[in-house]
Amino acid sequence: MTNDPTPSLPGVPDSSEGLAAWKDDLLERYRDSDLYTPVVVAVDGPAGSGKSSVSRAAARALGFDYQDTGAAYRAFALHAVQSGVDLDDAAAVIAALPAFDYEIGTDPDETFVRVDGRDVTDEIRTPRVTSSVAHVSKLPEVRQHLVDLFRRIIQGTSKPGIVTEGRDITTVVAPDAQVRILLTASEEVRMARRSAEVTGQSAEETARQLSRRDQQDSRVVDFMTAAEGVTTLDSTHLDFDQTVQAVVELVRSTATAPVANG
Ligand SMILES: Nc1ncnc2c1ncn2[C@@H]1O[C@H](COP(=O)(O)OP(=O)(O)OP(=O)(O)O)[C@@H](O)[C@H]1O
Ligand SMILES: Nc1ccn([C@@H]2O[C@H](COP(=O)(O)O)[C@@H](O)[C@H]2O)c(=O)n1
Repeated sequence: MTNDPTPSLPGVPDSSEGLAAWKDDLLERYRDSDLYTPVVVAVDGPAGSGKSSVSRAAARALGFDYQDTGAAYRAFALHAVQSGVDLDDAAAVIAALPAFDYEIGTDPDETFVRVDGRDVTDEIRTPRVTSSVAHVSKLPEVRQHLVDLFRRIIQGTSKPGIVTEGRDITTVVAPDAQVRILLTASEEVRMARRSAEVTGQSAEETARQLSRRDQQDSRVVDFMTAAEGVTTLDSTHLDFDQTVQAVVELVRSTATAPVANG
């Protein structure tokens, strides 16, 4: 990181190849300067709205990092259970926080989740973990611990920007994010999308679980109403690619820092 906030800039080349290299060099210089402020994109929404898949794809298109904050709540619930904690014992759950050794891969093409160095990327998506997360995500002490972690990960990105998705990103984790989006869809469409990807249980059971989780989550965070300055993106009648493109265009039209033409 240089101390000179205004790096001297080379002359603009006249060839397209030279221009591409010049742009990359400029981005590197900018990234090394004290002026570097990555574009922060905050995405919230209810279960099955497409936050994770759309945010990851948009981050990939933009050349940004991607952070799935739900993975941390899931991983902590798994850590607590595997540590023998009674999830109904709030004090015991909170006491499990200091030993929670969590890592997440923020490259949208290489996402992973590790607890104590062990890969739990798939395990945190099991119905057993999904049904236990609310026990930990409702505790203010757990939320504050993880909010601090999410902010460190946002500040630590080396990419031109980072897309972070969850329930309280636009309101608590990153209320000053340059781009803030509430991604939603009708409950019927969200249930249908989730049912299309969940196997081993009926569509009715999947719908019940999704509705129950939204009810539990909405007692802790209001992620169904866009706060001031948050753009609502309703994907009920948009396909996946259209939704991703809508996010990318929102970032490109709003962000003030250089954004790659990915
Ligand atoms: N606009 C869309 N059109 C069609 N399918 C979509 C759209 N957006 C997302 N999907 C699909 O819906 C399913 C749920 O998406 P995703 O897991 O990203 O939702 P989510 O909001 O992260 O859910 P949760 O909060 O429960 O993790 C995925 O199979 C995804 O590919
Ligand atoms: N910012 C967040 C993100 C998630 N949660 C809780 O975690 C659960 C799992 O989240 P997914 O996005 O993986 O479905 C979710 O149901 C919430 O209970 C949260 O509280 N805040």
